[in-house]
Amino acid sequence: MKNKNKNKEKVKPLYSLPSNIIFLLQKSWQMDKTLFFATLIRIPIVVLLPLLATYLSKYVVELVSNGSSAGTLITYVLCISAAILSLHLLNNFVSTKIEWRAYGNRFLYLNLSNHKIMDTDYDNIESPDGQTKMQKAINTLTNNGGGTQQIFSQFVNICSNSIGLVTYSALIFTLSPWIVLLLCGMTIANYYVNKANNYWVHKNKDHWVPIDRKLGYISNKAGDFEVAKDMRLYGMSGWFKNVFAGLLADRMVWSKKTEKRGFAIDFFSAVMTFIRDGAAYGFLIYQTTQNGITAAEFVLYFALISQYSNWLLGLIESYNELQATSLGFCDLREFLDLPDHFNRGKGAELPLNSPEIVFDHVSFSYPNSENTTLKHLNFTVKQGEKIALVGINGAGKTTLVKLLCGLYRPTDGEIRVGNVTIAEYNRDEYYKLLSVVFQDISLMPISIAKNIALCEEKHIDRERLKQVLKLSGLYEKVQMLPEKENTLLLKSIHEHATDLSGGEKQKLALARALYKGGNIIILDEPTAALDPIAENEMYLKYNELTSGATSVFISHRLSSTRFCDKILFLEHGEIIEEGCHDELMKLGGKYADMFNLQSHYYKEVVEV
Ligand SMILES: Nc1ncnc2c1ncn2[C@@H]1O[C@H](COP(=O)(O)OP(=O)(O)OP(=O)(O)O)[C@@H](O)[C@H]1O
Repeated sequence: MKNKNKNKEKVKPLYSLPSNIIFLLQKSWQMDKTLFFATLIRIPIVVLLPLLATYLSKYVVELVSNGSSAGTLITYVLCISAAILSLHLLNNFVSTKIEWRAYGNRFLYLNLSNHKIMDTDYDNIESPDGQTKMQKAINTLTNNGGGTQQIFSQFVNICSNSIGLVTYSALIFTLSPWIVLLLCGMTIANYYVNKANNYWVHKNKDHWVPIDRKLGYISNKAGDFEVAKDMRLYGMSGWFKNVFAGLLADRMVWSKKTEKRGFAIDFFSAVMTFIRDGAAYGFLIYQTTQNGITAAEFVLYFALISQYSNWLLGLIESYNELQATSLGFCDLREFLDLPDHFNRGKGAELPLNSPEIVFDHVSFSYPNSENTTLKHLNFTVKQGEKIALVGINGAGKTTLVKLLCGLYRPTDGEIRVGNVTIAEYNRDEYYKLLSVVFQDISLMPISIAKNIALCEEKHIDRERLKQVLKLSGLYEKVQMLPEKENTLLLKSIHEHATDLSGGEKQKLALARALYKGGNIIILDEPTAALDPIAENEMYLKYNELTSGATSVFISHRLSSTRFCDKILFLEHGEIIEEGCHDELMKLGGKYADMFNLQSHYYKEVVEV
């Protein structure tokens, strides 16, 4: 019983229709004043146009019935026709302006949302929930008929229909208040049916948006050049096809449900219109025969009643459309308003030199996860110290680094860098402290130099670039390219570009981190794709690479940990061993076991 009630519970939108309209008007006032004024100007034009035409017919009949001269008739018709024509031209001009400006307006919102996607706290968009919110916001923006574009004409429609309805109600009221009541009563029934459907769509959107997201993922991956090799060699295409077909079938179930509801509602609306118009016209005919209203009045009321239906239906339709758009807008605003927790305002002073890092009873669980990934971590990395993080897959090494980078906040405890909790730094300033190489490297379709310096061509420090290319071991390769460091990357985008191998990409990522010159260097398996010679060179140069910075080095190759001052051995999110290589070997614990296991094969080769 309880569950039944729960299912019936309406998912109330976070923002009301008036709040969304105010938001829209404020934004369009800030972003495009022409669009704002054009929208307002069009409202009276849309009301005046049919009203003028109605009165033109009425007066023509009246003048003819009164036996007015042809001259008077022609002058009268010409004047009103000229006014109608001018209004038509103005209406076309303004509506075209609104159409194009609203199209541009959509891109302004797209820009806002892209900015949010790129800037918001990492944990806001990494979780499936965050991804769904982001997808819903993007849906509102990418659909041509979608909210940010259509809402201007819908706003004109709802205002003009409301004004038209009030004006026409007042005019018809003079004939009979009952007709007005009848027309209104039928309309209210129609309105509630449509409203229920809009809410049904909003409430159930969460069923199909994740399916759409997965369909999008499968389509993107199917055409992704990076997946093309595995796709062929491991026969993954069958799996892709099956998953796609399954998802599509699930999606079609919801599409069919939506379509059926739409059809039922259209049918109901048509029946209502038929009954309402029939009754109204019957009444008008009765008035003509029994109460003797004049021909001019008949023409006037006939036109008013037939247009009254348009205003009324227009009002319902524009209200429902506006409400549906407003619900889409809720998705966009919900995403834009996602709270960011990292400090964006004035932050603590950044340390000038390599800082000390303290993890003080830090625990962490990923959002919506029941597992504690990091448990009560307590350690200090002194100024300029080099530590290595070691442990089996899934021990929590990358998660620890993500916390240090401020991509996630600890669930418990605090992380201090240079004696200040990292949350107290301004986020963007804090990022300046960090030079990080993650396992997944993102290259852009720009030159190698720009990929490393990540700034405008003219601001690149060429000497520094050369230095980091040499340190990262990429210099010789770059020298062999036709345009050296100015060679473009990504063949899939530029015809004359070059592609780098896995190891070369890793070197480029290292060069990027070194060029940035942060006082904290974090390298997450930076040698995983390097050949033994390149790896050895990197170990030899490690001191030079980190040049006094406090550094964190993650690697599964335990030989690399020898040149670190301290090793933290993680297991299931806990530090179970801590010390330098010799100390841990002497301890004879898990680190020593793992080291001996790895060196076993090398020893065997030497012994043979
Ligand atoms: N976004 C996430 N949401 C939920 N759990 C996650 C997420 N990312 C990682 N995990 C889980 O956290 C645990 C630690 O992952 P982490 O990537 O930190 O391990 P790791 O020690 O770096 O592993 P590896 O050596 O394989 O790189 C794993 O069990 C993983 O499944």
